[in-house]
Amino acid sequence: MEKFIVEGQTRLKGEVTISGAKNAAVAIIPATILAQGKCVIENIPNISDISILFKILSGMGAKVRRINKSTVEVDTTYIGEPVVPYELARYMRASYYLLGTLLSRCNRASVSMPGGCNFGVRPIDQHMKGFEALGADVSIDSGMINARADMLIGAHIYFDVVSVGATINVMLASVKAKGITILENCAKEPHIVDLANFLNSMGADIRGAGTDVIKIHGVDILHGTTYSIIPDQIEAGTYMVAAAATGGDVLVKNIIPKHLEAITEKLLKAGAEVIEYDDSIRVRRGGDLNKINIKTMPHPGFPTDMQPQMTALLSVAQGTSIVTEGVWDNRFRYVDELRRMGAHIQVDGKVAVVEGTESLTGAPVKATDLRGGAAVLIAAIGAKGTTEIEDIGHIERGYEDIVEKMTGLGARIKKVVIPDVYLSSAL
Ligand SMILES: CC(=O)N[C@H]1[C@@H](OP(=O)(O)OP(=O)(O)OC[C@H]2O[C@@H](n3ccc(=O)[nH]c3=O)[C@H](O)[C@@H]2O)O[C@H](CO)[C@@H](O)[C@@H]1O
Ligand SMILES: C=C(OP(=O)(O)O)C(=O)O
Repeated sequence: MEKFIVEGQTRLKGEVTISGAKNAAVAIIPATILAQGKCVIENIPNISDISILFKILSGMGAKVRRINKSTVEVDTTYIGEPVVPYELARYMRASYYLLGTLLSRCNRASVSMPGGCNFGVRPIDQHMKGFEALGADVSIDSGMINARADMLIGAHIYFDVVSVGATINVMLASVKAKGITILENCAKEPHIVDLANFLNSMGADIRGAGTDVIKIHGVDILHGTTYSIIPDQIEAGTYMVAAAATGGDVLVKNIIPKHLEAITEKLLKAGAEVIEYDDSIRVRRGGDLNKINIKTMPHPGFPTDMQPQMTALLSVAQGTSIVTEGVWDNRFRYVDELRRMGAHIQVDGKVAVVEGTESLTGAPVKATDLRGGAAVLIAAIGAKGTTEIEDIGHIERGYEDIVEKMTGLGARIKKVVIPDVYLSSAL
């Protein structure tokens, strides 16, 4: 096992280049199963969620060939048993996208209940409702989700809640269904648009992605394609917040400023300077940080995946900020770690009251989940003294080369192996 050792009191300065979007890539890679032919996918982030997906695809018979660090060719001409076992699915939430794609390709699929960050219950009833409306029988048995259909037939589906996962999964299942599918009350995140663009580049007929209503004319065949994934909005936001939180000056490159508007607006209110260019954004802060209130919501609202990082920033702002989590029941587990570093935060259900303090101090902490891990890392870079962060596997699930990128901006972070002696004596 490894941990990060972070020497604090650094103001991040310099330039950082953003990788491809995890949450788009985890949908696009399973979608290659729908192609007749090879897909070349560019701008794939080199993170553990992606290597697990490739392991799952290879295990089913696909040929996966890395062309360079961020480009991979996937040939799904042969796919064997459409089964994704617990041993692989449990590491990530997005393994459930294989249900939609395998159901479309093989008329049946069995995928273990997914993993991913623990924010309380992560239901899949809307995915199941969508598959059933397309004509599938869906059941959950011994931890496996099983779906089967003689033929998928287009349908009119109204989602009861705005769900990124259900919008994507049902889009994947319906793209080759017979006739027209209309999805209403859809999620509108940039990665949903990216998946639709990818599928359309394979010959699909999907309109309206990025709005509440998506209309899909089923097609018989999807061909291979070459496609470049959009930049990661959350990775970009994380470096923007890190720059502002540490009183730094960072140019965040290879981004789409439109995707970052909700984050930019909050950083400006908090007292940072944000300058937008065509495909980069500069964030710097000289003066104090001000209190602000945040409520996370589906896109174009403030993203839930930026809530922990922003809370880390607000713990060193002047005054009391209110952070409300509007998507998940329990996304404040990381707060205990910030408290160890001296943050004054009270959590009541889905609301955190953050009373800013002048500075945080280093402490032994852990990454409770992906973005919670990013939050403690941001806090550690600005804090007085040394912070040791354990369970960094959560962070590496979603941030490519985070040590290299942060140290490139001046952070002092070392990744070290935790000696076995500590682990065995703790047992
Ligand atoms: C809308 C939203 O912001 N979604 C976030 C959600 O996506 P993710 O796809 O993981 O989750 P969903 O968008 O599906 O879930 C949003 C909400 O809908 C509920 N739900 C979901 C599916 C379902 O079948 N039934 C149901 O009730 C969930 O409990 C949750 O409260 O977490 C990801 C990881 O943090 C983020 O990248 C996404 O931005
Ligand atoms: C929590 C996240 O991912 P996942 O839904 O894959 O767990 C995230 O991207 O912040």
